[in-house]
Amino acid sequence: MGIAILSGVIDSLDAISAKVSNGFPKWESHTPGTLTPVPDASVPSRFLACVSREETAQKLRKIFTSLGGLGSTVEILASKNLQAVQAADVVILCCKPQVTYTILSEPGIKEALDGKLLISILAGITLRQLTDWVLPTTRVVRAMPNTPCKIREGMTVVSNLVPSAHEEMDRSLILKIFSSIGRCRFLEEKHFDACTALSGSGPAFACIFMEAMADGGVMMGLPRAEALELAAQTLQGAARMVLQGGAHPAQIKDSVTTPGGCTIAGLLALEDGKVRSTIARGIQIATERASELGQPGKK
Ligand SMILES: NC(=O)C1=CN([C@@H]2O[C@H](COP(=O)(O)OP(=O)(O)OC[C@H]3O[C@@H](n4cnc5c(N)ncnc54)[C@H](OP(=O)(O)O)[C@@H]3O)[C@@H](O)[C@H]2O)C=CC1
Ligand SMILES: O=C(O)[C@@H]1CCC=N1
Repeated sequence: MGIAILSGVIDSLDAISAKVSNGFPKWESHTPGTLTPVPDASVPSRFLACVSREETAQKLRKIFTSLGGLGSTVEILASKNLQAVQAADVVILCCKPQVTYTILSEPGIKEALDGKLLISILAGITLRQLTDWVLPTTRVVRAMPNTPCKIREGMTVVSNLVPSAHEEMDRSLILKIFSSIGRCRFLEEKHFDACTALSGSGPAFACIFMEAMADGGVMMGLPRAEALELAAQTLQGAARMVLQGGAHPAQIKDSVTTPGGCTIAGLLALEDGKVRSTIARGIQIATERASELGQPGKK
């Protein structure tokens, strides 16, 4: 998920940089034969990504180098969390919920986070837990993004900010990061487990539906690649009619459904299979599981 966020942010910054310089990114040479982007004070210019294993670090170096632009400037550090947190202004925590405490209790980390903004994308770990593990001067927020952030089509929910002298600056920074990689909205923390299930896990649920639609097409003789293209573009089109066109899903469904036609025949077969309650219960169960993640006594 860290890769999705960082590559989306980098893609967005590279796009801005290209626009600012009339179609060509601005580059400068520090050492002979090497070009690096000209720094712009209004946007983040240095990125440090931490992992635990050198093997993962090598994989990430390949990924970010292949992105080009700012991607080639990302520094990947293995087992050097303290060094990275000390150098950072903003820290995005993207580890598994179960290792959060281990990381935050590494010697020096608390002090290194002093006065900084800590954004946690971890499912299940509450603000109460996080604030207990850092100094009172660290500003902690929760964010729940999803994998489409990678292509800047993400949905991120951020917990409401606590009133403070930094509130407006933090809000603007958070919006800058997460709006650059999709939609971003603030909500009360009590909704986080549901958001984790609906939009965090949602790409997996949507893809099950997409795959099943394509399978149906294949069953009826369509070639696999075309069936998948039809299913994906149809879901994207319907989603855009809701998000951009302001239509209600029921309105879209009704407008497709010709009396006595094939759509109603298909809809009734889906309803016989309890499609709606099955999908809604999936979100319910995922929400319940999200609330257990990172909690004492739960795996
Ligand atoms: N996947 C998703 O769609 C979403 C995930 N999330 C949340 O994001 C978090 C990460 O999930 P996901 O990306 O799937 O998990 P991954 O296992 O893919 O990534 C976890 C990363 O944490 C690193 N890590 C583990 N231990 C340490 C450590 N001690 N110090 C530094 N880095 C460490 C790992 O590095 P290494 O491999 O070297 O150990 C790895 O790069 C979870 O908390 C999840 O709840 C939130 C929204 C959506
Ligand atoms: O499955 C998980 O636990 C994470 C959280 C949301 C999406 N993936």
